[in-house]
Amino acid sequence: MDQLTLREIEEAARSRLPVAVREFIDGGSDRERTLAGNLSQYGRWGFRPRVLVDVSAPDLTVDLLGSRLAAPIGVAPMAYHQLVDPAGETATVRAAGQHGLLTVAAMFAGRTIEEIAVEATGPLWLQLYWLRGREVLTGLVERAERAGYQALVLTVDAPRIGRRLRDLRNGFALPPQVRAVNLDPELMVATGRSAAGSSAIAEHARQQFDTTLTWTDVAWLRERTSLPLVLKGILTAEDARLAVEHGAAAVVVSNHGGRQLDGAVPTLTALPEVVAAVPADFPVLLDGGIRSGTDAATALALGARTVLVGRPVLWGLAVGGEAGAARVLGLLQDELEHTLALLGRPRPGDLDRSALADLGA
Ligand SMILES: Cc1cc2nc3c(=O)[nH]c(=O)nc-3n(C[C@H](O)[C@H](O)[C@H](O)COP(=O)(O)O)c2cc1C
Ligand SMILES: CC(C)CC(=O)C(=O)O
Repeated sequence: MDQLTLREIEEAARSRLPVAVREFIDGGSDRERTLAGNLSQYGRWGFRPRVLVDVSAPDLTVDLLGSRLAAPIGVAPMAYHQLVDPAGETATVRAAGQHGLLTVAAMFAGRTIEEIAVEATGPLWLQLYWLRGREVLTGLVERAERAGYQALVLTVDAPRIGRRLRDLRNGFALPPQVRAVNLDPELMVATGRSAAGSSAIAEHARQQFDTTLTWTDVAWLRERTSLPLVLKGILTAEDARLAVEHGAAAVVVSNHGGRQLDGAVPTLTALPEVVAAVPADFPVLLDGGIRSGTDAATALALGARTVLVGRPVLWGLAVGGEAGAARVLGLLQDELEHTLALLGRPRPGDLDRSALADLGA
């Protein structure tokens, strides 16, 4: 692979994927304002480099919920990696492991939780949606504990699926070879039914997602697992405080890659208020729009402990399978290391708001 940036890998992926799959991956909801905002907000910040600092040995390692990451970068949970590569999630987790980076496997993976865990050489967390019927959730939690996952990530921004117009226009449904194998097939039937003008994914969520969830349920889940519980989809100081109060071990500042509430604030905009609302040692992660090491450095300087990357990993997987996903993650890691060296802040812990100048909107 000779691509030098994630942008080039995105271009290469474009021609390899059927239109409906590409649009499912790349799309956002409604007018895609949040999707665009996630990307553009990085441009609001300039760097304030410090000079004559010894940068001969930058060290990107970070500790997160009991695991050591080679760099503060991870793979965001994404459903159905087999849409772009037959090996699917096992290829992705191996790619992240090559670089010592975190993988958050999705509940709607096409490979079993156990198959993914066997291939993991880096830290591994499991993302969950709360389906109707608590036994589905508790069953997955027990399996995750047995398989050696190190944390659970409950996605809280999707009581229903955003209006993703591209999927509606394409009548998006899963092809027969792609299924969420960790769940009873009966619960997943709707994901394979295409119908003009509707999205099978959205219809499935309408049937199966529990929309009654509240903070009480978070506390209930927390009591039933020994694993740290991370809440993904927090965008406000109010909810960050509630997350701490209800026993979350970390939060992910996320708007689901602009796929849920359109018009929701860009994640980089929400990050400072969330960081300010939680105790200093409480980990705040961020995802959304990270497309380079400079983006990652900006988010870290605004208080993110680790950033998660979504779509670019699928682009890499589409272009070159495990090697392609590894290329994406390796590029990001190298770019981040390079950025920290030239910034005169050779460790993630050296980054704070003083590394940034606000260039205005
Ligand atoms: C194709 C696709 C599938 C996704 N599936 C899930 C999922 O199953 N669970 C979840 O919590 N988030 C899911 N997300 C959201 C990502 O975890 C993440 O929040 C988002 O992609 C980050 O933005 P980025 O793609 O700009 O990096 C998905 C995103 C994409 C693009
Ligand atoms: C199958 C979907 C619910 C996965 C998802 O979260 C997404 O597409 O954003």
